[in-house]
Amino acid sequence: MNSTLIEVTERIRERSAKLRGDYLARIAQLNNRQRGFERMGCANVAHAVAALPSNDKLRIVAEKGPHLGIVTAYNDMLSAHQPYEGYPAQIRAEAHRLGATVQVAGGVPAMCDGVTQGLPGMELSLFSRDTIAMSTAIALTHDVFDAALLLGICDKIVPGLLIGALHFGHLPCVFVPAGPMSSGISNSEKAKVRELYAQGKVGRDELLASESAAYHGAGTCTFYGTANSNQMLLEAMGLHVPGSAFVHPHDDLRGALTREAVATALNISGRVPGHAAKPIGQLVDERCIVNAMAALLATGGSTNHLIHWVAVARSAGILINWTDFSDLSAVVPLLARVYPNGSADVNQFQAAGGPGFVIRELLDAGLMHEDVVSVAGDSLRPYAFVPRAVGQGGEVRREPLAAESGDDGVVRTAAAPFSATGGLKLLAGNLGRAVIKVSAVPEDRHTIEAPCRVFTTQEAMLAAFKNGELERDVVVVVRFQGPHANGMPELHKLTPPLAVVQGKGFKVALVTDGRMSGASGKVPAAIHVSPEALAGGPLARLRDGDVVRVCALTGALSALVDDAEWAAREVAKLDPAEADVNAHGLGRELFAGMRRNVLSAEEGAVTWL
Ligand SMILES: O=C(O)C(=O)C[C@H](O)[C@H](O)COP(=O)(O)O
Ligand code: SF4
Repeated sequence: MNSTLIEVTERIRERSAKLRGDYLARIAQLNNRQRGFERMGCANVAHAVAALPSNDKLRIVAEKGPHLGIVTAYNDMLSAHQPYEGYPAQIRAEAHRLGATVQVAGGVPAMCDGVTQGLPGMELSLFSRDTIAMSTAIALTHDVFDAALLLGICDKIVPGLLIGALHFGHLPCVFVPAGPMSSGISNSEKAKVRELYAQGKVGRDELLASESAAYHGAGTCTFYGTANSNQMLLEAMGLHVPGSAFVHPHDDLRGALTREAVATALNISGRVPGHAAKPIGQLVDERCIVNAMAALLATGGSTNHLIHWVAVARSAGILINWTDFSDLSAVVPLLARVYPNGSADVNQFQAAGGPGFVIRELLDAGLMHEDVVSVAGDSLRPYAFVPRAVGQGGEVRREPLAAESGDDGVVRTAAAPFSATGGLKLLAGNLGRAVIKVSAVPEDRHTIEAPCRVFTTQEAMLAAFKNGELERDVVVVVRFQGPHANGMPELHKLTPPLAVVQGKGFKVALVTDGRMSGASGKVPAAIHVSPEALAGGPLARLRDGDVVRVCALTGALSALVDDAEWAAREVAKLDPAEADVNAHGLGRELFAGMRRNVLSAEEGAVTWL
């Protein structure tokens, strides 16, 4: 095992000992209770089963058979979640075939970040994560289930479902994915048309045609953003049935994988003789979290996980921070190049070896813990296999992965990686702590030092670009975008104009207390700057023209201003009219409490503590 992996795991274990111990004690207490239907009053039971067909009632009340709950994030707005519409019926049929019963415990909301990107709705996106966690709790608090099936894929939905489920850590859970969209035009072609549009060289019709050729059907978008990073991490945590992440929604294998998820949920429910219960709160331990971190780094995954997985770990009584990510990044090699970290999409990643190839390489290199509990067994090794076909009996037939990559330009071995490190760097200096992902940034842009232009809104920055004010070496600062200010939106719409400035040969970087999308990447961006400007963070001391240094090599994030002058500066404030814009309209009023209570990005932007 790699010594840094061991050291980081141990320091996480030590730091979390008290919190994790209390968490596990609560799980044990909940596990010592009678089953839900036996424990509740008759009225509670009657209400719970009232609408079930009589043979289900018989199985539950008389035969005391195993009972599964579904928490579903189905809606028609996310192309990735649209396939879930028919899942409850599929799951119910398989559960009946296996002698069990199922109920949809509840639905959770799901926002498509692609629909809200650059619009006011994006200011609810981060908070939708904890709203989903609370909705998961509302579903599971019916408390009659022996295990749960969690249907969610996209950006804030998997973290929200996982945070919610971990607050029912006594319950065995299996995530059930639905798979990616087939490939449309390449992400690079899509990005090129966006840059042409940003320069006024193509019109809206051409841009719409290009976007529609990229996003053209059901399934997850094919870039390696937050949604597909979620899928990779769930495989690495052993919370999917092995290899289920990137099989298409309408592939025969998809139905077999969903049926296998039902059987797996029953097997880990503790209600099948010879199969021990696997409560999610025990399965997700320090090693499981470190395995997820390693998988994120090895694949150049979404920077959003530097926020979400801190909150996920916290939900299991485990404390992780950006230094843990940064230290692991120094030893975990980059094994995959999937857009924005390369030109391939997630379908090409799957064809080249996919999550199983990356997991096999990290296990063999001692960069993942193998002896962990997973829903598929007491090891992560089953996740180094890939589903290939459906057998005669409808079962999933898996094969071991080839030793060599199916495409050396997309996924590589640990012996010959794309780079020796994971491309994620912690930055610190007189502007605060931040993170930068350089796996998608050209080598000659890893250090940027230039005069800054300071904005408080995306719109102001886009207007300055349109007026030609950014045609120079420039560090673009967009502040007052933190969780307290306006819900820490993704500023992904700034990528095309900044890429145009970079493409003209200028040295450009973005510095913000906001977030970027997992699909962002080619422009160096110091993001999640903490403490945020609205909380009096140092970004609020910056003025137009200050020289700012962003260096992914040394980890520096600094304003090159005389110390005495810097200390004496007034902290800029949002004027009330500006602050008011983010507080009202399109439901933002309902999230004022979350804006007030939210913790910093490095603390996972947790809103429930
Ligand atoms: O994966 C993530 O982190 C995302 O949030 C992706 C966002 O949904 C983008 O908005 C969708 O990509 P674009 O079509 O480039 O806007
Ligand atoms: S990957 Fe992002 S843009 Fe695509 S459906 Fe999911 S949330 Fe929407």
